[in-house]
Amino acid sequence: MDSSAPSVIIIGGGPGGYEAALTAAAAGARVTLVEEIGLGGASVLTDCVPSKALITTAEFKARFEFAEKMGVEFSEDDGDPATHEPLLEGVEAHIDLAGANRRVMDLAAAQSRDIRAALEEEGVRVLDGRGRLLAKDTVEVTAADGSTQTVQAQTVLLSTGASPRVLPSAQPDGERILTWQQIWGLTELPEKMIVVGSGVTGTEFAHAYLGLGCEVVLVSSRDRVLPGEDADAAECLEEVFRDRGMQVMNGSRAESVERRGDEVVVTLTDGRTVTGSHCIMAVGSVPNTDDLGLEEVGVATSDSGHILADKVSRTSVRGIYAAGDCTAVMPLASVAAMQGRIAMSHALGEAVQPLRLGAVSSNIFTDPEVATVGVGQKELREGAQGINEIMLPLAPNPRAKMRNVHHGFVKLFATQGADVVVGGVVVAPSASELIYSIALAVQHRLTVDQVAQTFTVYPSMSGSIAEAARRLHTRED
Ligand SMILES: Cc1cc2nc3c(=O)[nH]c(=O)nc-3n(C[C@H](O)[C@H](O)[C@H](O)COP(=O)(O)OP(=O)(O)OC[C@H]3O[C@@H](n4cnc5c(N)ncnc54)[C@H](O)[C@@H]3O)c2cc1C
Ligand SMILES: NC(=O)c1ccc[n+]([C@@H]2O[C@H](COP(=O)([O-])OP(=O)(O)OC[C@H]3O[C@@H](n4cnc5c(N)ncnc54)[C@H](O)[C@@H]3O)[C@@H](O)[C@H]2O)c1
Repeated sequence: MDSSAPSVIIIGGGPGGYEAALTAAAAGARVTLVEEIGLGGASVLTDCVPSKALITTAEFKARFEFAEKMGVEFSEDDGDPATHEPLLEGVEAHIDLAGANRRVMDLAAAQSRDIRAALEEEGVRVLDGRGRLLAKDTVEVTAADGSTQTVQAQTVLLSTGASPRVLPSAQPDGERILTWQQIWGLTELPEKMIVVGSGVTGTEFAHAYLGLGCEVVLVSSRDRVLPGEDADAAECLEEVFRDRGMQVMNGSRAESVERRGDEVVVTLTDGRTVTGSHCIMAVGSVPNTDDLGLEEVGVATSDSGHILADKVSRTSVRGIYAAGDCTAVMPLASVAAMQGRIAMSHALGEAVQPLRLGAVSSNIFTDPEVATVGVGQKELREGAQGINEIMLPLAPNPRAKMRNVHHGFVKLFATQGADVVVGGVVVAPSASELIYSIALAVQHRLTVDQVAQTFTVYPSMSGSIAEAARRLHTRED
């Protein structure tokens, strides 16, 4: 490695950190990455990847239970179709949670190994340990055995992520009162899971455990689930949850959670109590910015402890950048990765496009999924003017009928006059895939006509996106 090449040190090996490391190494920099728990970060090891893998198991189970209604029978093949005895009539599938969690953790570990291999192939030096700023260009790394070393670099990237918020009156015990990072060791399916918090995290885990076969109570402090999301999408999901037997308790703030033998008792602020066998606390996150040396070096943070970073990921200290959940920008793996790449391009003098949050797409992995991109109800509520909106239910879509989809819709937002697509919501199975066509339209400022005139497959769910665009064009308002 050329010793005159620019040097970079990155603290934190989640999507923000490892994507930055790959970008910087590809640009010819000498890169050191310091990571404490494992490459891939919380995203790969405990949060994003494991939660989606567990949800996939729950959804797989649902398919077996639904098979009969779709006309599928399972039988022993004795060669004579007339005498086949259905084996699984009225079947109920059961979950081996130990096996499911093992698969999830194996998958996460494999992805972490892949990331290490990719980094090493690019020549990134990985140091296992905890990093702390000693000066604007110096990081002290403490290994698990307590030994320390210092590393100097011209550029520093902080990408230390965030951790589950813990309420003082609801201390996780790791057995029955759990943060979402502690559930992966469960070996038996909880009888009754109480999920506290109905943001995206709580909603996804409530969906997952309901699908796995638990009784689920979702304790939501707000007047509906997913308070930050499209209200129609949240209402649709809440209806589906209730239809499937979930108890959704809106307007219910947890005051405390305590363990009583084999039970957990959640006491609400109005005095009511909810009893279950287990409880997941999903009441938000706090940035991992304590004890990073920020104050000593002068890196500015918000009152919540998030590092203040601009659209090219610069902090208040020249040469120090920040990316991901430790900043106050959208807490998504995709955004963390983009912030990390932008930081490195900026630091190394490459062409750089500032972060554009208007075209970020995201998805809530429930059934149906809820995917959004760009301008939405929130922006309209906050006073965005001159936007037309259309909502098209999916039920009449022929592909939806075949797939037995009764819930869900497509929503498009476009500017009045110019008819440029600026946002969309899809509530449907595989909405995470369907949203990409709307994201392309938003990113490249396509008009509703351009979307409407693009061929879609017949029959397909994406036909509803083109149809929504067609109808949005012909609206008078
Ligand atoms: C349950 C859940 C599900 C999610 N699902 C999705 C999803 O489906 N899609 C999506 O886009 N986003 C999802 N997110 C959000 C996503 O996980 C985060 O936005 C993403 O992890 C942020 O990446 P990051 O690199 O900032 O931090 P992290 O992934 O948290 O990585 C930070 C790393 O830094 C390390 N670290 C911290 N301090 C130090 C230190 N001093 N020295 C060395 N190492 C340190 C940590 O050990 C950690 O490994 C989900 C979040 C949760 C909680
Ligand atoms: N699929 C995904 O992409 C995905 C999944 C999970 C998280 N995330 C990211 O993480 C972000 C944060 O989501 P989150 O759900 O972890 O946190 P959040 O802060 O958005 O939600 C926490 C919820 O808990 C509620 N709450 C707080 N205290 C409570 C109490 N005592 N009793 C009952 N409810 C209480 C809050 O009102 C809030 O609605 C999301 O906005 C998203 O960007 C993404």
